[in-house]
Amino acid sequence: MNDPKIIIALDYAEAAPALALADRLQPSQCRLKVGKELFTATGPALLEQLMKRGFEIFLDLKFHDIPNTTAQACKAAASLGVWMVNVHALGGRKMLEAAREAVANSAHQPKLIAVTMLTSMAQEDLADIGIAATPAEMVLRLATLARDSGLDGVVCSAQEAAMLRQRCGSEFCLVTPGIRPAQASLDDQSRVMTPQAALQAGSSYLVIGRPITKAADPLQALLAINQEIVGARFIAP
Ligand SMILES: O=C(O)c1cc(=O)[nH]c(=O)n1[C@@H]1O[C@H](COP(=O)(O)O)[C@@H](O)[C@H]1O
Repeated sequence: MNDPKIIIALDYAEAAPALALADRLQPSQCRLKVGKELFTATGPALLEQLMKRGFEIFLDLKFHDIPNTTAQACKAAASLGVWMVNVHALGGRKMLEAAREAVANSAHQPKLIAVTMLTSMAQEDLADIGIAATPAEMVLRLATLARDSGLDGVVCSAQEAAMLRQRCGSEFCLVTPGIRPAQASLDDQSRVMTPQAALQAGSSYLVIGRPITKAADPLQALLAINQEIVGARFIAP
């Protein structure tokens, strides 16, 4: 089966623009991400409409709570039939293991991944919350915890992908937001990389929102990025 590398972040306030964009796209070109804003506004009904069109969905709700609450939320998310769900690795080992068990016991089992350190954050943001580690140290620590807790992979910046690909193995799923084509606006992202460089660094999937959704022609923007990454593969450092 074709395995599109781009996951478009449908960061919209309502269903209509999300469905209008989906209607211009093919499931062979990309997967779609529904996050907090759109899911809070529309609920599971929109997921059904997107899945009916053949798209695989990353439900990005970044659960972070006590183990039981997180596990029940993951169970509920799995029952929606989505392709991928996520939690925050900062919730700790017990929470990660509870989430993993909840997904493993579900009839439908989405990929379960953990957010390490948000791509909007830089060294000084870690200092603000009392963490003395560098972003690379922090991401490696949380990714190792996620892997040891049995998760399928992590969300990280592509700047950490090469390190994690070497330390966590070829099967570990590295989902990288903070992707910006050369010359594109960074918006609120901090740790960024271009699409091709991200795949060469070892990313499994690229999460891309505004560079596509805010483009004058989102379909053309997606096609241009897909063209740029044809044949791009991990290049071991
Ligand atoms: O979990 C995520 O998807 C995520 C994690 C992270 O560390 N950084 C990050 O930007 N994201 C999401 O990825 C998308 C990036 O969107 P753009 O910055 O518009 O490309 C947004 O929907 C974010 O919520």
